[in-house]
Amino acid sequence: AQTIRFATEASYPPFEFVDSDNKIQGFDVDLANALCKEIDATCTFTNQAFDSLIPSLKFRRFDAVMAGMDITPEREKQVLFSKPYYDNSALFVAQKGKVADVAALKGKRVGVQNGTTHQKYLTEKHSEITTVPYDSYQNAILDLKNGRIDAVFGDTAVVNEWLKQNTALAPVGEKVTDKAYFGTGLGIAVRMGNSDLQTKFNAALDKVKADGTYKTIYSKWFQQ
Ligand SMILES: NC(=[NH2+])NCCC[C@H](N)C(=O)O
Repeated sequence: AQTIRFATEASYPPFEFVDSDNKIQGFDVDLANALCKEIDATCTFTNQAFDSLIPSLKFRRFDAVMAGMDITPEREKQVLFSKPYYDNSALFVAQKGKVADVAALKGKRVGVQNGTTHQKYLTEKHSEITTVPYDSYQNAILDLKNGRIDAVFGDTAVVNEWLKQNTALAPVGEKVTDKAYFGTGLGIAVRMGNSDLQTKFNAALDKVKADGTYKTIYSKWFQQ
């Protein structure tokens, strides 16, 4: 059977995280494994920095990237994406009672992960906010709890996970869904020209959506 080498950045639960046995887990991993079963492939997962995922894919160190990655026009110039497998939006989170709304973030420091759509959106659309780049969202949340930054901006499902783990945090404002920045959903990236693998992923996605597998995996990782 074919081997498909996936790369991800595993500090992003519930999409991907490293569990206490040092295994990469999460919605993306479960879905990837279901797709690989359909394709009859063996799949491996490697954890590395988010902003190095697309360069490594182009460099042929991996075959696919699945990392809660938004399908954006800018990335589509560099890689091929599967059809969307998850509808996405973004949300600010701060210490409870500290930030009333997004307007109140003017002049404040907001943490984002390097290379993300959140970073691009903040720097381009909110120049009144100081964007603080992090290698991982875990470190951004630590700094938020310590008061070194005022808010963090991430994917809604991930923010919801942080809220579950940290009762001292609260969401700020409404969900952000600007398609120009956050694209059309999350996708699996493959190399430009690898339409063979893209087609396989798309067919497998149709299959797991039709037979209920997708729904089972979805309910396991996301609160309804
Ligand atoms: N595994 C991760 N750290 N993913 C971060 C993804 C952030 C955002 N959805 C993007 O596509 O840029």
